[in-house]
Amino acid sequence: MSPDTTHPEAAPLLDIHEASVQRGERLILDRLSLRLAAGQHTAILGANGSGKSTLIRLIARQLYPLARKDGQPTIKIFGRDRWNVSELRSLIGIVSPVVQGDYTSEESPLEVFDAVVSSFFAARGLWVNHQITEPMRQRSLEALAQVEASHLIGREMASLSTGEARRVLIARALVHRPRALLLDEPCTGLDPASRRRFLESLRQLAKHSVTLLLVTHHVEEILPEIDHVVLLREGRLLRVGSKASVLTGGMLTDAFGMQVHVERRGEYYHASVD
Ligand SMILES: Nc1ncnc2c1ncn2[C@@H]1O[C@H](COP(=O)(O)OP(=O)(O)OP(=O)(O)O)[C@@H](O)[C@H]1O
Repeated sequence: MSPDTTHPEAAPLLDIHEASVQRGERLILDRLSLRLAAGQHTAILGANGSGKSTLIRLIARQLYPLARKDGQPTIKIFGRDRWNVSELRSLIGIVSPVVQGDYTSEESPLEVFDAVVSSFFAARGLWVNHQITEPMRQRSLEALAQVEASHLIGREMASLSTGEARRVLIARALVHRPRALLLDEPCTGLDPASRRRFLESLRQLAKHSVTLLLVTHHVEEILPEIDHVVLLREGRLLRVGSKASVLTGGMLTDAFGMQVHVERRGEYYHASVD
């Protein structure tokens, strides 16, 4: 445990101070500083290669930043710089295409309810030593209902559509009642109607106690409930601020390196290129 004893309820969700990440010879995150308040729904937006996945891996403790010269911690989550990974997972649920690929693999079949309830054991699926209690069973059923995936119980993960499997994995993350959900490209592989339905169900989550961190390169996926946008370019922070201040043609043109036009359509924003 870190000497920092800030109470997690009061501390920012994320506090990154001058994080640099190097892979091989390349600096792929360059002294990035970012502070997100607890409860602040946020979209992290940037072009391919801008550093979004690297940032997620940093938050998920799958990558470590270069040590700072002053020896101070570079990244604090809910006020702490040291976390046991499974404890962290119960506070921030992470759903990404990589996680989805693992859970839908045909080589290792997994039934939907087992995929969700096994989250209590930080395992992929159930083993003989896992004793499911009634509260675990109830919570798993509730989480599946929350993402409208109860009807999928009994199906193999590998047989689900992309959108169905993603809902199940969100339910798996929700069983712990996490304070935040980090969703990496959550609409990948969804057709326009499925995407809209999926976004609407994310809105329900955003309205009910889970802070959303949505990582995307599509402006159209930024939910009305998200009003804070982090714009990345080439491993650096280009801009952070309200949706109205960041989602402008000028800003996105800078971020994507091509003329981008932005317009508001109802509660969503829409971007197009020439
Ligand atoms: N293991 C690695 N070795 C060298 N370079 C890497 C490595 N991983 C990522 N990079 C580089 O770091 C940069 C940022 O990559 P990252 O995957 O974080 O971007 P991204 O914004 O998530 O991109 P995308 O939208 O395409 O998923 C890219 O230029 C990428 O080529």
